[in-house]
Amino acid sequence: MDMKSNKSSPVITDPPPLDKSRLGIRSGRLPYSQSGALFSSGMYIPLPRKKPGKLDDDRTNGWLDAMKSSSPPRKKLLVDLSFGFASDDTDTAYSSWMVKYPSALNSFEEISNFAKNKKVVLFLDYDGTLSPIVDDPDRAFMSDEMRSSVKNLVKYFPTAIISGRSRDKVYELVGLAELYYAGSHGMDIMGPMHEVCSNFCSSPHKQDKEVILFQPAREFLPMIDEVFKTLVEITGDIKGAKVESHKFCASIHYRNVDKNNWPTIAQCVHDILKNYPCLCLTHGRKVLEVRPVIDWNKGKAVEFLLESLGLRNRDDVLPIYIGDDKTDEDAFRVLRKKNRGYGIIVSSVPKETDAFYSLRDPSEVMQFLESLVKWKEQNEL
Ligand SMILES: O=P(O)(O)OC[C@H]1O[C@H](O[C@H]2O[C@H](CO)[C@@H](O)[C@H](O)[C@H]2O)[C@H](O)[C@@H](O)[C@@H]1O
Repeated sequence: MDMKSNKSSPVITDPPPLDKSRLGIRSGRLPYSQSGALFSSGMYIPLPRKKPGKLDDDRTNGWLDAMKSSSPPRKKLLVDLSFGFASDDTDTAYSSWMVKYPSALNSFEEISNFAKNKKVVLFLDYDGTLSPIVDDPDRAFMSDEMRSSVKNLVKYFPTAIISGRSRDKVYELVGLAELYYAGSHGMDIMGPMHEVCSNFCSSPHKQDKEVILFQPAREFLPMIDEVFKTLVEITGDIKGAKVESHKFCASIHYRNVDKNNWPTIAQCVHDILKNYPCLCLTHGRKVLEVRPVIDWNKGKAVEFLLESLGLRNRDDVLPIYIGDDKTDEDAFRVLRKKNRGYGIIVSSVPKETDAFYSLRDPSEVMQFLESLVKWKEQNEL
């Protein structure tokens, strides 16, 4: 494993090795090298069991800043994004922002014209995209209407759900066997359970009933599990804090934690992570996420899936990725590079993004998916 130290954390450029036989993966299916030195279990470091103290360095303060900015007040957003005015008029600011990131609904004709004679592939984030953001992560259900829209979509377009949640959890929430699922921010990829439908005709794997699986962070499982258990223990006394295990990563939610206790959360996570140089922290919507520092993210998962479907780097393929969170930006960047496809950000407030288009909320996402199906049905006649 090639580890490069940067200022804040080491970066591992090769994913750890994978036991392909145990996963039932044929090597021909794997576009990325999975070679690399074995991740040593001897790297596990004893954990601090002490209760968190005072914020003790710049890094923790940096996290705290990121936590505070994970949902800035609307007024602050307007000023920060420098639209030339600091206004309370969120509609005006949103309209200005939409000049740069037009509504994918209003631009549907433009999108469908570009998609003509191309194979459209859909990548969908889950939380905040297919389901509305709610206080309790265990109750982030998608509506039956959304589920049936996604089910219709899959009849015509190869579709993958790419989520920060564990693959099992997101599969349970979505409940559709005919999709690809990439859980743990793309670190756990699974293909449709049954024979692929006719949309996958161009794939050399047509008729293949084998489930594609890719788990580049498999060697980190015991470490993540250990850290998850410690996080549960150490945050147990912080009212509102919730720790979730996502198999290859762990989340610490602070949405329901009093703001005065946010520094304690940051300190807890810092105390633990400083002993694990192979793990790093990313930020989501009122959530801190601990994950292996392998060079893998939602963007890489998109590339992997396109390659697996035989659809990567093809002029006749149009990938569309819809997501709402910072972790989705990796995928937006992959698509923006060389104009490979369209990223669509789901946001009702202006945000810095590498997406091309925008949608306000999950209900607009549903309308967009339905428009794609309608367009396809009309073009099939
Ligand atoms: O990649 P995603 O599918 O968007 O998953 C990202 C995180 O989503 C969940 O948390 C977010 O949604 C919750 C339910 O609406 C909300 O309570 C929380 O504040 C949000 O951060 C999930 O619970 C996280 O573990 C995922 O990492």
